[in-house]
Amino acid sequence: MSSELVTPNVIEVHGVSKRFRNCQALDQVDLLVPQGKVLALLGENGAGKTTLIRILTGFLKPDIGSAQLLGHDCGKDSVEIRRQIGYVSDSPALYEWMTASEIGWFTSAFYDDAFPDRYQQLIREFQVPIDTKISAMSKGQRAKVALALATAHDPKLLILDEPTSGLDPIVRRQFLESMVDRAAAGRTVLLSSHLINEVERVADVIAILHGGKIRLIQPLETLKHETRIVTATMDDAHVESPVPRGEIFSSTISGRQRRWVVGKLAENWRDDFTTEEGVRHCDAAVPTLEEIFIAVCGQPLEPSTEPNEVDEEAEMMT
Ligand SMILES: Nc1ncnc2c1ncn2[C@@H]1O[C@H](COP(=O)(O)OP(=O)(O)OP(=O)(O)O)[C@@H](O)[C@H]1O
Repeated sequence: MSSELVTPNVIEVHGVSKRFRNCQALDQVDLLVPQGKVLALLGENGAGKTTLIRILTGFLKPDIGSAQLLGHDCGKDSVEIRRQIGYVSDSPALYEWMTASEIGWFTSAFYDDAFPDRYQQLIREFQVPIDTKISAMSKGQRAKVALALATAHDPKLLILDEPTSGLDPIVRRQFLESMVDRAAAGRTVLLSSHLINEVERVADVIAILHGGKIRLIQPLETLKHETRIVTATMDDAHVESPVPRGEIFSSTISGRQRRWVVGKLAENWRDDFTTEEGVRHCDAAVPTLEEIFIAVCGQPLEPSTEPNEVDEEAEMMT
């Protein structure tokens, strides 16, 4: 019998769907994230990232499916979950009339004894003026206070919705690198971001949401190892070409040129091209994460004919 311990997943999402009137924001989403990983959740505007995060943090109920964080049901145990995790929303609400120092003192009442020292340390590192009222702070300074509040209790899971927007490049880098340290210390991070190049430096696992569906979820290393941009030049624009074996993320034809972004590309893919008449040249190159993202998100969606209406019932839960 194996003596290996099975680490439970910190995030477990099974078949979650959420509809807002005429908009299917999430469609049968499954997501399993083990402990000690940085998961980057990528997706274009309106892909469903915030909706998923709001379900995980208990602010929204899914129509169907189940979601658990740290073994707790996201709907039923949301108070316990919020105590155990750190969460920064895309527009954090802070008490405007308090100073950075006062808001830290106020929040420390909910957490362990180590919170105040860690908070003060983070505020110093971020160079936030401790006695300035939140209302008088810049956007970046407010973002730093929100981050310090979310991380000072050293949560097992940190959920960040666009955490670095508003931060200057130096703090952004410092902050993202601290995510790697957190993961190395066994903490888990879910990072939703549009800044793909930055995410690429810190993520262990990439999940791409597109039109409410998870289109891709893979360890970044595997993704880079197995995904290639395959190009082929044909003798003639009208000649049919073979298609590389693997998971086709995108396919482009321009005159005699063919281009595919292919996941899990078969090792011997060239065999199909070299034996085919009419193929003048073929090659494969390593794509950037941004190129993979654009290829995956370039897939057509089912058309939506009506504009979105705000679902007031869902809004009231927040
Ligand atoms: N309360 C709501 N009422 C109606 N529609 C909503 C509501 N919340 C979200 N939606 C719709 O659900 C879809 C997903 O929105 P969501 O905010 O989850 O996207 P996102 O990936 O976070 O986008 P962004 O990157 O722009 O923040 C969008 O089409 C949005 O218009």
